[in-house]
Amino acid sequence: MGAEGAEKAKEIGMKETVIRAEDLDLTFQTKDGPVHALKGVSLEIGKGEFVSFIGPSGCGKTTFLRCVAALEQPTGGRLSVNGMTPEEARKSRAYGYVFQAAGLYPWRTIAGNIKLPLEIMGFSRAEQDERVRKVLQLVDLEGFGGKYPWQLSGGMQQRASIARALAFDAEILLMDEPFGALDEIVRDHLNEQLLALWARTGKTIGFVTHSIPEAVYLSTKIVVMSPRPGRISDVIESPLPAERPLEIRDSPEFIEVAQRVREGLRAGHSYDD
Ligand SMILES: Nc1ncnc2c1ncn2[C@@H]1O[C@H](COP(=O)(O)OP(=O)(O)OP(=O)(O)O)[C@@H](O)[C@H]1O
Repeated sequence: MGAEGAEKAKEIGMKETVIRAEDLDLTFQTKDGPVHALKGVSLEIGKGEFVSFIGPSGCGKTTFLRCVAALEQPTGGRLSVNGMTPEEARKSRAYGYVFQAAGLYPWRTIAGNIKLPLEIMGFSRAEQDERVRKVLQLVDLEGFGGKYPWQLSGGMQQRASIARALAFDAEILLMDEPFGALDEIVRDHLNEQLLALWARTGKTIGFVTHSIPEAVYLSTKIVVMSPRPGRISDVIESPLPAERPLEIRDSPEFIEVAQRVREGLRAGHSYDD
């Protein structure tokens, strides 16, 4: 959407589309034959939405995120990010990416890890320091910049990796199962913190998870996917309020959405293979 279109969208209360996929296909050619990772995936993600992707292993969640990040090339359909091709969006630093494992360099301090992309992008020393300070504050890790990754717990390392993705202030944050390896208590805490961070920054977030409660708790929109080939089986607009204490998980509205996700997963799953 151009500047004029964006203005008009704002006027009539519409969300500006940030990610648009139309009939997206991706087939990997492997030595065992083709693997249809994505088939006919169409989806719109508006500015400031928190969109979770949930589905069984191998349904193409990561592949979709990687297409948005221009790390994979779709074999069919159209995909735009901020009105550009994914490749152009990557060059304009439209997104930060948080991987399943924190992926911090052990020989660099936390601040050093966060600075790495900033160094590559050529930010001045002073600007790097200022950004590190700001993002460490955003993820509640003030005072830990001088520590090495091994001196931090798993949850703190994952927060540091979120800080690194936030450091160049991209409008979109792509997160691939960032809390999958953490225990439930830590995960609950990080979910709360992530929601607070999202509310504070207004970022658009694409978030891959295997957990129904996590998807329902975090999202404004839940995309349920099914495997072989990877398709969207349901898109749920969350009726939950923006303000979400953890106890909301016991509310009838929450349970109802979780139930619909579960049904979507069941409907899309073939138990024969
Ligand atoms: N580079 C690749 N070459 C060949 N096949 C691939 C490649 N990347 C992914 N696949 C296949 O594409 C399908 C989708 O994979 P993807 O990693 O996107 O699934 P996922 O839903 O993210 O799974 P998980 O929940 O286990 O992370 C799988 O069958 C996977 O084996």
